[in-house]
Amino acid sequence: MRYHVPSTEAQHVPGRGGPSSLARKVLGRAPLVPVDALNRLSLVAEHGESIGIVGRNGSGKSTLMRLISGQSRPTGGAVYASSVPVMLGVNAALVPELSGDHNIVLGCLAMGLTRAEIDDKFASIVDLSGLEKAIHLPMRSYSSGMSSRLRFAIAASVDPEILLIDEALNTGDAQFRERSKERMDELRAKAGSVFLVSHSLSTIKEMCTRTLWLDRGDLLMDGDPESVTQAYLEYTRHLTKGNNETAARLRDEARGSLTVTEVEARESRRRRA
Ligand SMILES: Nc1ncnc2c1ncn2[C@@H]1O[C@H](COP(=O)(O)OP(=O)(O)OP(=O)(O)O)[C@@H](O)[C@H]1O
Repeated sequence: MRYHVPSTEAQHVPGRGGPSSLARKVLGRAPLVPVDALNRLSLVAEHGESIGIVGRNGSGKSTLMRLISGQSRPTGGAVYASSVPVMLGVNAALVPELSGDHNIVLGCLAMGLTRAEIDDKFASIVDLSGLEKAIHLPMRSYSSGMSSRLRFAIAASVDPEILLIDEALNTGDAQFRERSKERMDELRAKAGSVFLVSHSLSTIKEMCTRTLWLDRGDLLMDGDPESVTQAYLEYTRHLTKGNNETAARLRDEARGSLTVTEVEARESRRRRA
């Protein structure tokens, strides 16, 4: 996955020319440079799996989530899903001035639920959010953890077959983590798949059945949460200590032992008459 972003550094580098580069020069805008957020990777997520994604800042975790959810289109390749993946992030639809309960209705409508379905699920959403009386207060008065809980409760109410969660659970307290874990277990039990991006390795170990480690856009490891988080932790510890050679060796070892799953699009067997 490659983004193109304006770079002030590149302003001094001679460009490749062309009309768009000339136009940018005339308009005084910085030239665009490519950023490779995610390199070629291929994987299959099975029903019932809860897949954690770990990696340093800028390693491509959110980009992978945006690709799976359809918010971004891959530069090359494709994402195949058995149903529409739902990203936990009804954020855009929520209004800070409205109370939590009104935002539940708004968020659920934005996700395509009918009024009858919302009425049906309303109590369980309030319950999962754990907001109790605060549900009647405007969302702008919530702490970031309270807002995250409400967002999680709304998003998790649609029973999506494929649920994507980006860091949302980290702000919750211990009680909420317990509740959200229960809900994620329920989703998995309903044969759903969950993708969870988190910097909290304990959250990943608690909630996931499988873990991916991304680094600088490369998939380095894909395996059980215990061994993947352990390897990632060791790698970051060496980096922090400035043992760059050891860190690089660990990175190479991890990448070298990765079993790559090749996914190929099936050719249509239909023939034209
Ligand atoms: N919308 C965007 N436009 C341009 N570049 C982007 C965009 N989003 C991400 N990038 C770049 O892609 C790379 C991967 O970013 P991404 O947000 O996927 O990382 P991440 O692993 O989720 O990081 P973090 O842990 O900090 O959230 C980074 O180099 C980032 O600068």
